[in-house]
Amino acid sequence: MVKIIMHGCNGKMGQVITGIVAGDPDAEIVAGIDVVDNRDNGYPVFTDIDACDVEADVIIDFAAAVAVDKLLDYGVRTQTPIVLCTTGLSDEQLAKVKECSAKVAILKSANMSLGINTLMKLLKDAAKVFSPAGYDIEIVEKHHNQKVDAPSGTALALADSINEACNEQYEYVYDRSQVRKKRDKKELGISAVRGGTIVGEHEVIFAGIDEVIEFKHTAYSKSVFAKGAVEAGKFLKGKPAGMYDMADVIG
Ligand SMILES: NC(=O)c1ccc[n+]([C@@H]2O[C@H](COP(=O)([O-])OP(=O)(O)OC[C@H]3O[C@@H](n4cnc5c(N)ncnc54)[C@H](O)[C@@H]3O)[C@@H](O)[C@H]2O)c1
Ligand SMILES: O=C(O)C1=N[C@H](C(=O)O)CCC1
Repeated sequence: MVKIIMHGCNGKMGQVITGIVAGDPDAEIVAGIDVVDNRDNGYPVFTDIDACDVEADVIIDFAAAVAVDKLLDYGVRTQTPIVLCTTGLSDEQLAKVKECSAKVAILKSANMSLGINTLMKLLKDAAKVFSPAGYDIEIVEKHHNQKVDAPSGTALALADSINEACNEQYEYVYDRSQVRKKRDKKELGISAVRGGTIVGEHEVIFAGIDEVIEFKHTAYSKSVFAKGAVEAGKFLKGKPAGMYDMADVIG
């Protein structure tokens, strides 16, 4: 049995996870944290994380970047491992995540789905073939109109996978509107689309002369992220300080 504190419990992801855990005999949400306290979840909700006095094995986080600094401090102070799923963190926050992982276990992943985490591995192999052959690489992501960060954390993580396999030779380009010159070979373009209720789409395009290879992942519901986050929580219970990712969970 893993005891969970759900950070961002009254948001979209927090509510999907609340539903999934309710049907899981091996997991229990013992407390929630959210600045909005507008529903009965069947567990206590704290509007300030520092007021939470409930002990847990792990914190699952789907909240907002602005909440991450206090979350990290809480995890270190109470020695509670953190599954960190919020995206759009600043460079300073990413540095703080690394620093805190020396003191408590942190599993950070911009996308908890099996599909995206498998795609990251496949892209490394593809990039090693298509990059030396001179193919241009572009990523297009699409999400719902409530998303605040752009590009998505997943698009950046996919780009990082490719760049790592290619000796970090690519520079990410997010906007070509002010540039009047041809595309450089060392650019990796990342474009974001926002609209309606799109759960999450990511396309990675390798465009060569007279042929195009596309990898596409579509999430049809938020459950794919929620299930992965609960599995990550079970994995992280009792783990020593350090940085972990979904590859550690999936194997
Ligand atoms: N890693 C993944 O697989 C994955 C999947 C989906 C979403 N996300 C990310 O998770 C985050 C949340 O997504 P969502 O769709 O549930 O958003 P949401 O806006 O529906 O929910 C966020 C919740 O966090 C709460 N919150 C905001 N500030 C807070 C604070 N200071 N302290 C405590 N709670 C606070 C809000 O009140 C809200 O209830 C986003 O960053 C999103 O990109 C990651
Ligand atoms: O709905 C969101 O917001 C999502 N955010 C993550 C990201 O930024 O990559 C994962 C997909 C859904």
